[in-house]
Amino acid sequence: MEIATCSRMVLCALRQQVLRCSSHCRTWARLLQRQRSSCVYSSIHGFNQDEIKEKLQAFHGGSIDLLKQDSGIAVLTINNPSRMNAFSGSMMIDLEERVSQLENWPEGKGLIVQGAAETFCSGSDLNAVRAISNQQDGMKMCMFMQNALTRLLRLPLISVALVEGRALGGGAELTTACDFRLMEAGSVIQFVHKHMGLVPGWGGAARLVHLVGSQNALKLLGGAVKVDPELGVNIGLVDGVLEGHQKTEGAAPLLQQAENWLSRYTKGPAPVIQAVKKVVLSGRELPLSEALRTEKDIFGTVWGAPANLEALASKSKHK
Ligand SMILES: CCC(=O)SCCNC(=O)CCNC(=O)[C@H](O)C(C)(C)COP(=O)(O)OP(=O)(O)OC[C@H]1O[C@@H](n2cnc3c(N)ncnc32)[C@H](O)[C@@H]1OP(=O)(O)O
Repeated sequence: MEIATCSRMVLCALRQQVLRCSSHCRTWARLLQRQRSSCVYSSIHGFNQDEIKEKLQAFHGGSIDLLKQDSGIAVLTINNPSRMNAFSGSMMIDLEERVSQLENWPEGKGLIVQGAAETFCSGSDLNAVRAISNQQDGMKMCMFMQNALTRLLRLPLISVALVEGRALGGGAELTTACDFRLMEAGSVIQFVHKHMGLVPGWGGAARLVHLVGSQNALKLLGGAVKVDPELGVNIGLVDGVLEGHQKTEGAAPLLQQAENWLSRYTKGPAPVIQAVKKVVLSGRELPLSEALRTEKDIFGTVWGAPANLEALASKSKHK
């Protein structure tokens, strides 16, 4: 082969390699951008994620487990039963990683957040809280958890917190980072922060005001009120009450009941369900003009897409 031909082939291969790399880089940049835009704090707010991760890692125990199912419904389990599912530092890191996995799940439609061993979550691990009770570390942990829970709420999945037993302190805050809350009969959600000389810091107060209004939020936080399912439904915090399967003979396991409840909203193709969540999210979070423009963009992703064309071809009637 001539030297000129050979060098042309090498150059061509190199160019293709560069193009492949830059396309990868663009994809990564888009992913990073998407992840960053879901966060509340970044380096411009003096937040250094790696630094706080290193601190949190020292307080280990328990795990956050993720099960992605073929149905498109994932189950996220807060798993630290010997401490009533309190959040250790390593579990906070786990949570952030599981949220990243869910952000990159094109087939996903729904998410159930539950606690292990028949209780939801007793908030942050008091041993870790004592060890990082200085102001600086407290602020960093607060920013880390606000980022993780904001990203959880902004997932393009319809999410539900399945509350069994107790959801206390940070556990109560976690329930507000889901789209819906289901409570087992006999369970309790309680913002106990005031009793700990605290206020919510994982974004739970801001989300609670959106969910139940400022009057009710003030009552729940100011009185550290024990919210049972009846009160939860009355004030609009809770979307459904499930039968305790251990107390009610013949009742389905709680997780099954929660999946059945959620499935009415996750029926259909993933891109459509994700688009539904995104338009609601933009309406919830953005000023009207911006929400309208975002809605137009999201509409553009489903208009003329396979599910839309299939529905048009089938001449469906909505009786
Ligand atoms: C973001 C701000 C926050 O989240 S501040 C944290 C707010 N949470 C709390 O203060 C919860 C304190 N814990 C309690 O009130 C009780 O332990 C509750 C959850 C009601 C359970 O009571 P009870 O059924 O009698 O069990 P118990 O007290 O014997 O607990 C079993 C073991 O679990 C532990 N545990 C419980 N909660 C936490 C926690 N948040 N952090 C660390 N450990 C916790 C208990 O200490 C107890 O452990 P052990 O068996 O004594 O070794």
